[in-house]
Amino acid sequence: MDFLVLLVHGSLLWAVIYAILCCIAVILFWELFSPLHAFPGPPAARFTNIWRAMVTASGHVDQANIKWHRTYGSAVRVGPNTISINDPELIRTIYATKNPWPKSDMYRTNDVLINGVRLSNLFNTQDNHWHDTYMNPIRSLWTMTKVLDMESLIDETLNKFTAKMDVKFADVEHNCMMDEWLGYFAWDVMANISFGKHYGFIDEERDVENLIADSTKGLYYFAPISQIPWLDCLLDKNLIKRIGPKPTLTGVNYAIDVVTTYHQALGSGSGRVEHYLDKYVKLKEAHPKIMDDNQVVNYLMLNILAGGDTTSSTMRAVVYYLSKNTSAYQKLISELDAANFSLPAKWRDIRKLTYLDAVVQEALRINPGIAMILERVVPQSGFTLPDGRFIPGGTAIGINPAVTNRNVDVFGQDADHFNPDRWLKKDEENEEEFRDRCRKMKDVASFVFGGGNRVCMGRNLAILEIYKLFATLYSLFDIKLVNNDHSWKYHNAWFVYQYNIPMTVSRRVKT
Ligand code: HEM
Repeated sequence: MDFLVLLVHGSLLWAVIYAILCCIAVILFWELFSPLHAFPGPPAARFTNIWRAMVTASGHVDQANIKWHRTYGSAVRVGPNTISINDPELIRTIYATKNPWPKSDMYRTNDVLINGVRLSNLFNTQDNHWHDTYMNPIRSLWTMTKVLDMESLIDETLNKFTAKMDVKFADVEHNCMMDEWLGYFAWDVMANISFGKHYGFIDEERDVENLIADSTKGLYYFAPISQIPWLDCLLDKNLIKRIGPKPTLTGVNYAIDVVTTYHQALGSGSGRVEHYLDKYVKLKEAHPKIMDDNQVVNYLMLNILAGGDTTSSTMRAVVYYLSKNTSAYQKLISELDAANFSLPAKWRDIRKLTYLDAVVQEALRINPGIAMILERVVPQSGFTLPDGRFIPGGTAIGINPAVTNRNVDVFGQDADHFNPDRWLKKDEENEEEFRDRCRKMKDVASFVFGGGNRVCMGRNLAILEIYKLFATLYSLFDIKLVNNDHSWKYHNAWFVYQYNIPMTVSRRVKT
């Protein structure tokens, strides 16, 4: 009997060992003849995406990505079928406006499953034709001129925010967790311009209905799982029992509620300026074939989920780095005081402020709000890199803005440091040299908003909001880290979330 058990167990063991050896042999064979074999990269990445997913789950894949490029050069194999690029010249090719390369499967993880039906959106769709059909009606609503129609709505939120800073922190000298408050501000701005009502984060001083927390959970899931997209079919998109957070569901449900309430109230009818929901609903007349309430929800959901965390990430970088850089802080304050504008700051008064611009550009550069590889798929004909290496069609390829933004050829040897002065003319430069250097930096740094046909829809709004916030805030308050040696924590989950930024807020006396 014992002998029989041994025999069965023994053969089972051998079968398992045999199966594992076969798998290893297939993987080795596959790798040896892979057309990407010659591309250098971290050894584990040649064989599996699991490794990259684990690095991503750690929350610092941007740092790893920068290190890989400094070790392995401008084209790094970061997965069996994935190449990361650090060549600013290729931004316009990989992220083209005409004949754009499609987004890779990583974006499918961001689909939402409603009643068993998988729904894509304008941000994540891989179908560029579908994207253009639905983006075309709303593209013109997001130019700076159109976004400026919303300025008074941003001012409403800004007034709420500065009033809270006053009574809750400046008056009573309580420390302010600026990471949370900037999140409340950015999300409430998005709500007010999107449907004319605040979520209530600033008023209630908390994450009402857990909208921010749920959205964050979704991104914490999306970032690592998107590196192994098929895994999402077993987890979130599994039709039997869904496992894990429901990536964009809270946002979609919120948008559905907002549109339903809007119709019940027969439009806003408030006599205030039109918000985006008003504008989207009106599109139904001009585009009856493609516009219905589901599409309005789809559009609105983008505002809800894409606008808050990205913008607040940049805002946190501004307050954090400025507090650590006294000289930059002083230059900004002096510029704001000299400009002597009314508050809340109006775009027309602040848009030409050189140092404010330098600070915002630098915060976006050193801390891109999205800091993972924006993956695309190489067209079937393949692609030859400028150095002659060939990448076959079907390969996932992309650039992480966190990598190109630290490119020393473009930004200089101090590329890892926050230095707004790099955006100013140096004494030894003539005008033409300065213009050239600046254009080069801007071409690369503007990739924080993506590029080509899939460039960020809300970039003008983000810039407007950030400029107005800091021109107003630093005119009114001194804002400093409680302890200047303190370091924030951050977690890069596609959006970069920074935590633990305790600051003091005190009223300023103009110099
Ligand atoms: C500083 C703030 C922001 C940053 C850094 C940022 C960054 C980006 C990036 C990098 C992309 C391209 C993603 C890709 O190619 O996969 C993108 C796309 C997008 N962003 Fe933003 N974004 C910001 C603010 C906003 C705001 C305020 C909105 C609100 C409307 C928004 C809405 C979108 C949408 C809808 C897309 C998809 C566009 C498309 O595929 O056509 N973003 N953003």
